[in-house]
Amino acid sequence: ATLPSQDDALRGECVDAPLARSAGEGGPVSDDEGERDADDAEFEELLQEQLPTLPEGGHRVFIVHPDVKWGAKKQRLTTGELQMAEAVALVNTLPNWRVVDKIILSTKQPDNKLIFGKGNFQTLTEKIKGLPQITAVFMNVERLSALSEKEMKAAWGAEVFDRYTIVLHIFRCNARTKEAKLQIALAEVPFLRSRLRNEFAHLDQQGGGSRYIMGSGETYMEVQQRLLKERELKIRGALEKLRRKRQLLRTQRKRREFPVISIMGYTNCGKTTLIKALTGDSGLEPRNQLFATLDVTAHAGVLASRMTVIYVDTIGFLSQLPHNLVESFSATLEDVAYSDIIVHVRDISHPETTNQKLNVLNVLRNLQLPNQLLDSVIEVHNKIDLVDGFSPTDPDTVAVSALRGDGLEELKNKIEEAVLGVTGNSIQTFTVNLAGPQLSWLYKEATVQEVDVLPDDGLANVRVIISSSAYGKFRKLFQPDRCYSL
Ligand SMILES: Nc1nc2c(ncn2[C@@H]2O[C@H](COP(=O)(O)OP(=O)(O)OP(=O)(O)O)[C@@H](O)[C@H]2O)c(=O)[nH]1
Ligand SMILES: [Mg+2]
Repeated sequence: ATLPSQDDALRGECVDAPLARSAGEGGPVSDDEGERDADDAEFEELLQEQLPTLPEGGHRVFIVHPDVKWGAKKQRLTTGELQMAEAVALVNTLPNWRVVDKIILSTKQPDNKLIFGKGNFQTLTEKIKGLPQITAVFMNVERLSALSEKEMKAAWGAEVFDRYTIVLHIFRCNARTKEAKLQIALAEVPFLRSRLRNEFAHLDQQGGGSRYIMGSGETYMEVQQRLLKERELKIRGALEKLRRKRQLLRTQRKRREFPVISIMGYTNCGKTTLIKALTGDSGLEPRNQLFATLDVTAHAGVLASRMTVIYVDTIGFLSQLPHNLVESFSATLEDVAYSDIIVHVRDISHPETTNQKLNVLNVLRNLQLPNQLLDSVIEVHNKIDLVDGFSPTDPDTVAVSALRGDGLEELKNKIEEAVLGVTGNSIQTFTVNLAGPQLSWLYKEATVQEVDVLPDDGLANVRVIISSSAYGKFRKLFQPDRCYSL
């Protein structure tokens, strides 16, 4: 019998996930065109390894949010209720998962094996036991140790998930391209490793785990650990290959000289919707889900002066995103360093909008982007249609509704101004004699946007995007009698 591939498993679990689309005409300028090459066999082999699967019918979940009131782990600037709301949203993102009940419980010892003191843990156990329909408990902490998970599972008779495993499941459901799938496979390695440790502890109680496998000189545990290490190296190797391919695409894009604008922001703030509105790319699928977008995709759009720009859609951020996931996904954000401008989209209707902004700025700082790029950030306040009587407060930001289309022209103008600023280009209109060499010179040295032939005299108004040095040369060479800038 053949093992189900991860793809089969994904199709089974993620009932509402649309099938991966092909990048056809009008589609995204994708970094992963889905073309088959010699590496495909290798990728498929890696992704076919059997991974822990989710039950097809989903889970009925009880959410526990440990509220830390004192000490270093106390959450500032937010409340238990808001963090609980995010935990609920995370669970609801998973197809067929349902929140049955939830509780915010305070703890003074979040580092305890059982997260809570004896009394509160007892209360929690009684509560869970009183709800027999529950199949899983989501403990809203970044990462539970293998031992904690094991003891909680035994106490409650249900599966136990932490933020890491929940986010990992969501990522698995939403991954479309090879690169995203490989990144998830990589993020799963620590998970498999801790599962192995658990298994080993269990085997060892029966005296099995440390026995040598006949003739191999390796114990069962050593063999498993070696296989996992080999798997990790293979995944890293495959990702490196894809990265090199991406670098190639990047240089090709550079040669075409389209300015690149990275659209970034907290998950579900409306990045994909905004790009769809700015480009009219109908292939884009915004969804009311956390982490709907896992792949970096590029989409061409046109600004007011007919300048073509490339918008890059990126993975959304989440506060306290588990470390391993950050590490495996930061590669997808590498390209941001090569963009000309960053647009930071904020869901201004969200109760946590201020915290979300701080979180995004924090991640941006940690990505070690060039200072010039960090200074270029354009802040967009999205979803203004959801805020009653919205009135813009900050003149440096642009207020839009990506869904209704409000404010998009203003945003495009701001992007254009910023692009011209950082690239040192300007838009100029020259009146040239069509019989002379100017027009072909401009075609060679600048980007011609429009040629407007005047009715008489064989003249034309030519609008170009031109670098300051080319502009200087043009004036010197041809000394146009009339030229004006926009
Ligand atoms: N009312 C309203 N809803 C919006 C607006 N912009 C986006 N949305 C909704 O917000 C949800 C998330 O939108 P997406 O564009 O998928 O958000 P995203 O930032 O790409 O999310 P991730 O890819 O998951 O990080 C969708 O249900 C959109 O319809 C807006 O201006 N107004
Ligand atoms: Mg998106």
